[in-house]
Amino acid sequence: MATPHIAAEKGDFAPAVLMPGDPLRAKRIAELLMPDAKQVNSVRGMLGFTGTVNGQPLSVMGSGMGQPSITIYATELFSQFGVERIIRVGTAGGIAPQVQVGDAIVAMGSHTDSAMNTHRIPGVHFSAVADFGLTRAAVDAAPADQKVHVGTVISRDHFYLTPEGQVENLAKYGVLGVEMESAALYGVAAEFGKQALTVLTVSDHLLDHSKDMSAEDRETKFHTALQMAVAAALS
Ligand SMILES: O=P(O)(O)O[C@H]1O[C@H](CO)[C@@H](O)[C@H]1O
Ligand SMILES: O=c1cc[nH]c(=O)[nH]1
Repeated sequence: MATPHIAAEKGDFAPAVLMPGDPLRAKRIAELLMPDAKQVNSVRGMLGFTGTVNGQPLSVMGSGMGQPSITIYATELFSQFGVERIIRVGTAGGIAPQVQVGDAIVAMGSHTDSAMNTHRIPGVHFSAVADFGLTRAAVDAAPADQKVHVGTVISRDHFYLTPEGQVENLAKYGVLGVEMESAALYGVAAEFGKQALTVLTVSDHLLDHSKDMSAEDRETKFHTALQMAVAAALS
């Protein structure tokens, strides 16, 4: 029962899916967590795998970058493949001054400059929020020696274009970081009555680029966020 973007059968996905933006990070996570992982999707290079962690089924698949891309995959997973929860495991740019490169962020809520959720309930400013149970499970699993921030992020459509003063303004409102998918993911989860969460690794800081991660580090240094995401997925 393939969809336009996922060539798999219904039972090929576990009820819980970890979803990094980068399909190569999906492969790396599958190799790290699940020696029994089997590849279940490769359409458009969007690699997906299913295996078990401590005897519990788990899937991991890339979402691609941006809100339209994750909306397509989350919609197909929730509506056609029996998926009940998606936990995004991504990178973010730091915004709040207390957030540092290497820290983790649990995105309880997501502001956005995208129009995607404005189409959901005409005339209403949709609140893009994470599932509370998943949030609690992730926060409870935070390693004691790692800095983990819990709060709001912004999902932007542009990676490079930042209106003047926007970052400072977001920081004033306590926004922890910026990424490009969580608001849309939370919208899709609400649409289908499913659960979603986003756990991020801070890869750079928008107000101080002196400690930004390299492209390789962005693909590999995500262990705190991953540990929390797995705990939420299997909770
Ligand atoms: O590291 P991922 O999960 O891809 O997340 C962040 O990185 C990409 C931009 O480089 C966007 O997808 C953004 O949300
Ligand atoms: O969207 C993103 C992700 C990581 N870092 C950024 O600066 N922006």
